[in-house]
Amino acid sequence: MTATLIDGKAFAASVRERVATHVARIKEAQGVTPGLAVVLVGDDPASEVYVRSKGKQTVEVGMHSYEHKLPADTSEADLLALIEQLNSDKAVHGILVQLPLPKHLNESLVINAIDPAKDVDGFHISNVGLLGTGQKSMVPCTPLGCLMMLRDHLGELSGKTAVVIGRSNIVGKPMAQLLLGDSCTVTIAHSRTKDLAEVVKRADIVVAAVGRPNFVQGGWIKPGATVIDVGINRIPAPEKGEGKTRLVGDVDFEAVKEVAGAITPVPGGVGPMTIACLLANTLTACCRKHGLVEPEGLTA
Ligand SMILES: Nc1nc(=O)c2c([nH]1)NC[C@@H]1CN(c3ccc(C(=O)N[C@@H](CCC(=O)O)C(=O)O)cc3)C=[N+]21
Repeated sequence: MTATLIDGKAFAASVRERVATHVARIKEAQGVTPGLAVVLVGDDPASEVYVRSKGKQTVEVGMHSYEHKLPADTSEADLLALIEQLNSDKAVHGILVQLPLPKHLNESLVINAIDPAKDVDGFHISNVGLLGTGQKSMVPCTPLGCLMMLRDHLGELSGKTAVVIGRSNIVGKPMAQLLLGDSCTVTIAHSRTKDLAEVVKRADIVVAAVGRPNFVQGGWIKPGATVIDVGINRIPAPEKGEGKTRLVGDVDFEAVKEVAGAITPVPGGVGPMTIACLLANTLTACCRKHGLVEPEGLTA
């Protein structure tokens, strides 16, 4: 048996289209244009690629994009001053500070300086608490994208057994909260989990977010399960030529696709959905700010 491919790239395009339609409507009716500010500290080449891609897609859906590139040795005070300025800027509805930050900067201090209403990453402690208690919040983009794909593919998630592999604050923990919110029976597995294969084998839904290339094995998967691969690992690809690399997920795709009912590819799965959800969150933040009706199907 070969699993159905969940096409994150196509799904992300449809999310962006819905965002664009809603943006056009509120521009026309209320004269409001959502704005997203992205802050990048330092010059990590991979981060620059994502930031450029975010900026381009932001403009494509009709929103304003503001990019702030700061040198790697920016002081905490200067970064906090910029966030303060963006917090009070009426044209800015969403603020994203690209992570990881250089080591001399206190990440949680910086994130918690963002106005929670503009925290389109959903990393602010207020949003984490709101999500954990089932209240309206800004939801982290990657887990939100995974949830949208799961709802679209499976319809009802209620009563399903879900195993999230990975306990990070940006993916594993919020993913588990969202699945719980949709009435799944949720297990969070991690590097210290005993009999990981047995635990994963029980799952109707597997979300892999461990950051280890090809980690999840075919033999761990319950036949017919839905597998979401959050991993983005760049590994050497000598078959493509010397010094070349390729992207792989946290799931051994070739083996797992023979057992699973459905699976997301890497690239072209969760990654594009993450950026689409960032745009969706920016629109949602803008609608909440101005008391406008929120787009349907684009929030948790
Ligand atoms: N505050 C913050 N929020 C983030 O959301 C955030 C961040 N910091 N730091 C970096 C990571 C990384 N990230 C990705 C987004 C899209 C793709 C994506 O679209 N990937 C393509 C492949 C792109 C390629 O070929 O390199 C895919 O999976 O198909 C990947 C990675 C968001 N991040």
